[in-house]
Amino acid sequence: MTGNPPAPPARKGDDAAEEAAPEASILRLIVEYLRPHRRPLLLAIAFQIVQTLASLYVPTLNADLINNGVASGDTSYVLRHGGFMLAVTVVQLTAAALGVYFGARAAMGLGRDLRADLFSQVQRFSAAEMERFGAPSLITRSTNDVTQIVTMLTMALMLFLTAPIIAIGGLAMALTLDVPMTGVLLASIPVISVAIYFIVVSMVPASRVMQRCIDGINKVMREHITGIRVIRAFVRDDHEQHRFAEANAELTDASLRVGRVQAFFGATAMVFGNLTSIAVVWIGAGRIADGTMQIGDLIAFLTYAVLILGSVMMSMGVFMMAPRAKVAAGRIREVLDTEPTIADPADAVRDLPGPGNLDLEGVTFRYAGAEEAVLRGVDLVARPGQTTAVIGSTGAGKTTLLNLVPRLFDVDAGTIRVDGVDVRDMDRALIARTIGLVPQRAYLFSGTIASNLRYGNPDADDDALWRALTTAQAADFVRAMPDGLDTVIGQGGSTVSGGQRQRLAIARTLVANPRVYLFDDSFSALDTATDAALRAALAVDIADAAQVIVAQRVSTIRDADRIVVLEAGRVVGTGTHEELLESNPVYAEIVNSQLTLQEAL
Ligand SMILES: Nc1ncnc2c1ncn2[C@@H]1O[C@H](COP(=O)(O)OP(=O)(O)OP(=O)(O)O)[C@@H](O)[C@H]1O
Repeated sequence: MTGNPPAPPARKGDDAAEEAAPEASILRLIVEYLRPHRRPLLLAIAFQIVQTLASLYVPTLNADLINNGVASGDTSYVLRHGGFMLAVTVVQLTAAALGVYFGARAAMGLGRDLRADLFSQVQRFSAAEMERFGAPSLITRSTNDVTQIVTMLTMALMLFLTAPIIAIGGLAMALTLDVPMTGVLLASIPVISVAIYFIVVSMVPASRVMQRCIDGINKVMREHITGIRVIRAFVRDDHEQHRFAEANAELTDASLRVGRVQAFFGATAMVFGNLTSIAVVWIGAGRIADGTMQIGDLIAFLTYAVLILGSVMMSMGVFMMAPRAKVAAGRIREVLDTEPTIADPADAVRDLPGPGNLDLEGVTFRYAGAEEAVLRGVDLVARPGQTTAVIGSTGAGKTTLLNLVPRLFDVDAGTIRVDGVDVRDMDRALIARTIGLVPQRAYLFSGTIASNLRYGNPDADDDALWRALTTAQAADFVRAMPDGLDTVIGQGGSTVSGGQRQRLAIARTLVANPRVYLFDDSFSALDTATDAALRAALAVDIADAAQVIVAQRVSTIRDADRIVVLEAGRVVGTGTHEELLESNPVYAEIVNSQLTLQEAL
């Protein structure tokens, strides 16, 4: 039950991930996702058939009107026949509008379901999958790629029945009017089809490049927006502008390449279409002159020619979109088919009877794609009512160690147990209830302070929020805010200071009331006095919980019940401040670098 699924392939940059995107059958994806939208789909098809049959009928009616009414000056025939023709046209237009409406409903429904499934799937992803795809690509796949498929489907629904009916029905009608002239029409269709084929063949690789370029633009844009302050501070606007211009130019080039192919072969098809019309008029004019054809029939024939060639060209539009949609389908399938490396076990433990004893034994972990393990055989215990501190130089593996506890990643070897139960056997909801991780970089969501504080416990009342804020030393500044708990904060907590954000993140975890608290350098942005006050308040407020504190400052952890010294992924000492100071040179060096001798003793 605790076996690890195979590690996902390493992320070698977006390009490599993109090249690896599998080809997916767009048809299978569409069939699967259109199933729940059968009703609008069938209505769309029915209305399209009605409108197509009506559009095939109108030219014949028109020919009769000209031959029997206009040519002979029979006004009453013109009025009677014209009225009927008008009624058929109204039916045609109404059916066309309804066909487009229901087709769009089915396609939009498919788009909505695809986006929803992508969203749910990404929510199941562990940190490893998030790193593999990258946020910009996941955003493009959920928006742009879905739009590609919806747009193509909307067009295809309009054409996939109408085009063949018009082509076959139109040719049959044309044959009844004039056989040799229909031959001219038939001859031009293969030429146009060859042009379409070249467009489609050249579009597949170009589409892949285009989607990757859009990912690239999103990536630069996202970094630019999130890192705007750093960019300003280092006056790197020009550099960023240059990066964006490069990504933008790459997309423009790719789009132009696609555009050139489309323009060349599209124009070729158009030329042949027009040459066909000219040939028809040429031959038809001769026939009218020698009296073997009526003028109404020529006009009807021309209308059929335009209808047939128009439907072939419109189909070309769908064919041109198909390669991009195919690439998009592949990218979407890749996300949907990715099994999260961390999933709930089948018979997960849903409740823990114990008080929150945390035991890490022989924990070893290597990041996917990395050569060396960042943690090797780490042991750590945290007990209710006690504080366990982890200290070590930067890059020692402290954050990684804490992230393993709530299963942001899974250990490669060793075990992590809470009250004797392996975290890999626990239900995710139980993990969330039991373990409260306050990350190094606290993230707040757009909304109010209250909505953020209630994130892990939606039922908490205002008193609970204020209690948590008081413990987290955040009550004063929240009270001073214009709307108190209802003060709106920007996405990512952009409208509060770093220290305020850290304290709000601590308060959010306190509101969730877990049994084990993991503070990952969560006091680093606080001044020493606030840091001390916060820890004193925590000692009273969460006296029964187990606390693990990662800190850089010795003053933050010197009173801990147990201090674990981590060095290059290994535990090099465990004990109290006094014990370690005496016996552990690594710890003594860290202490000496921060405290005066007197403070240390
Ligand atoms: N997502 C990742 N993929 C690959 N390597 C990573 C990843 N995150 C961290 N590392 C590497 O793992 C090692 C340990 O990183 P970690 O963040 O756990 O250290 P830390 O002790 O918390 O450092 P600090 O005190 O600076 O926060 C580092 O060498 C880092 O480069």
